[in-house]
Amino acid sequence: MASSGNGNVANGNGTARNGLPAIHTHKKHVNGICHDDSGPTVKAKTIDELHSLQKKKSAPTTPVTGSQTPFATLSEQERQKQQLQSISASLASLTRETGPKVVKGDPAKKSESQVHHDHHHHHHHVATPTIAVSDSALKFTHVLYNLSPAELYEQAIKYEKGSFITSTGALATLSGAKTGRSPRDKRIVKDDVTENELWWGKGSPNIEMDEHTFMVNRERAVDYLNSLDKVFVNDQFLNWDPENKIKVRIVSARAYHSLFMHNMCIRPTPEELENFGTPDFTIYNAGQFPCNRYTHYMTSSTSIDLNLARREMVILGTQYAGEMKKGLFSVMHYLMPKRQILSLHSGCNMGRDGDVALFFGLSGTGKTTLSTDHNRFLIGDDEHCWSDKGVSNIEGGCYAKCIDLCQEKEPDIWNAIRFGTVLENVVFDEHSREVDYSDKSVTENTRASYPIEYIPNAKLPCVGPHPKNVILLACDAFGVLPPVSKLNLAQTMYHFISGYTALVAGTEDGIKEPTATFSACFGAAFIMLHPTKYAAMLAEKMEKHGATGWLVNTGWSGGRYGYGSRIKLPYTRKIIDAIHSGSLLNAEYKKTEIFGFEIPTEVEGVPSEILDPINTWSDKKAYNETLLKLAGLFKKNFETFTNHKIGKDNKLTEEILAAGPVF
Ligand SMILES: Nc1ncnc2c1ncn2[C@@H]1O[C@H](COP(=O)(O)OP(=O)(O)OP(=O)(O)O)[C@@H](O)[C@H]1O
Ligand SMILES: O=C([O-])CC(=O)C(=O)O
Ligand SMILES: [Ca+2]
Ligand SMILES: [Mn+2]
Repeated sequence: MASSGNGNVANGNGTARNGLPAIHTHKKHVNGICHDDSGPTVKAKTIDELHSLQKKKSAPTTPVTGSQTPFATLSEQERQKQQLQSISASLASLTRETGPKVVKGDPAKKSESQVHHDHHHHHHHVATPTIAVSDSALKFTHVLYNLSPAELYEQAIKYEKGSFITSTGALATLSGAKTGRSPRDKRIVKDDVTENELWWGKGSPNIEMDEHTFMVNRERAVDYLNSLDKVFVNDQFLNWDPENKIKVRIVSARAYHSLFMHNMCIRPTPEELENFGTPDFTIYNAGQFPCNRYTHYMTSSTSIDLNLARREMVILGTQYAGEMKKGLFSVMHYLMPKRQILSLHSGCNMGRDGDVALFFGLSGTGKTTLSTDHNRFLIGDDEHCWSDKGVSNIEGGCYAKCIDLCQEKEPDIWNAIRFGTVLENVVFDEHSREVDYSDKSVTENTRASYPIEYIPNAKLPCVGPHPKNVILLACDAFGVLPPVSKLNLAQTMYHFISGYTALVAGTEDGIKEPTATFSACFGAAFIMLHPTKYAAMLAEKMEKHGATGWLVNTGWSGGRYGYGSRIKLPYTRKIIDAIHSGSLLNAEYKKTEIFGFEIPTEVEGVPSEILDPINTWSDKKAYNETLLKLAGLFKKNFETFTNHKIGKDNKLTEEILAAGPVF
């Protein structure tokens, strides 16, 4: 322990430094020297030595001894060198000959990172090999490689304005000017292959760019990253299915981004990291740096560019971390269907009996809220694969909306917001650091990103058997969709392809018209192939495994937005419980007009009168008009799909077309 320095600094001859006589205490005197023996002293002679004692060197991840021969394993030094070579290759400019000089470690810690320059060895320091060849700069790019959450907290707090520790230990951050994704700035390289494979044109999220422009932006991002003192590099995995795991590398400039991806991707074990090798896909996140609007195709300062042939993604002009997560999801929407695996924008959980449910829905409809269920095992909240073996989560974490988050209604998400969790754009008390989840001052899209194991009943590894229930979520601000409907296969496909929800844009300045959103496969922003490709796969899998489809309205009841109110979360949970338990499957049903939904007459724990929405509207005429209006919007939206065949069997296509609203 350091001395508190209040007057007992003796110089050995009984006189304090300032010349005044030393104050004599009752302590023992040996040879006239006053010893402060109130506790054991440290085993260090200098402050620097003391500091060097504080941090224990992490053990090398491969035991040097063991059954393997010394020739089979690389030396620690050789392994580090290869890792740096791989990172240097990632960061290499493609217009110059060699990669930049990279060195591992924090540039702030000069004594550690530059140890390779001097020839004497510090006793507990493993000399860091460097890559000698470089023409890009004389400086080093310091690489902060797979840092731990604690290290990333320190980096964020020290160097990134707007980073704070909240009262529960989460890292509060700001994502800058962008607090949501920028779908209109997402571009895909159109080449000979993708031209034929991908979905282009009307309704498609894939805005084209050419290879050359991609390279211009890539170079811009790489040069920006190399101009920095340090970059963060994460090597991680996607997909819990061991046979279809994808290795991803994320190069970023902010600790916030590195911690976000640490949480969202699958974290490698030390052994897996050691054998990582070269990544299958690399993200260059230069979000603080804008794209150049003189560059061809650029329509704003933001560009998110995907090159499937190069297996690379470049981010310029947005720091919103969700771009990385959803960019990789797009990649999975391309890679997985090639392997006959269906990628899904859905949450997923499993009951004690192994019954799996998928929760589809657009942003804000309840995937995270409803898949996080205290009575069930969470497989994942947002991105999944459905293969011949069953379901697997693509990610290693969850990304929950936190606007109006309430401990009582969503206890598991509330409790997950602790040390290690990234809290984006929330407002907190400047002294207590208590978060006010109702505050929308920065944005309505406040988010928490946490590792999936922060949810107590997460299913690890995040895989499960074939789904029994497929629940389509819609937040219907028109208030005309029933709280729950049982769907036949054709209806499930119709609503999956439609991908409907209706949210209200601004809740602040008075009542606004709800606007219908149709997003194919409940995630048009992320799909790569034509929607009918995914729909055909879903139909085939649901049929084969006997899954039942449901449509659940998590939106308005008792009138449209401004008149009625959002269906209470406890009621929606009761409905979901009844689906899981199987009790709803055998309930009594009646068929609705127009949409032809099968709606139950009773659900345990839910007032029966709300099950048919007409009962909750006082103005029946207004109800019928609104219902017809919505049905018309569905019809109009579906026109673009009428000419597409689904699957080998044309019969299903006709059935699907007939499964929409009839009026
Ligand atoms: N009846 C209800 N059912 C579900 N969610 C509700 C209900 N009423 C209110 N909510 C709120 O709606 C929001 C649902 O958001 P959630 O995070 O689950 O969206 P998501 O589908 O996961 O979207 P994203 O893909 O953007 O992550 C939560 O804030 C939740 O508290
Ligand atoms: O990607 C995001 O920003 C959040 C999300 O899950 C979605 O919009 O579906
Ligand atoms: Ca979510
Ligand atoms: Mn999502």
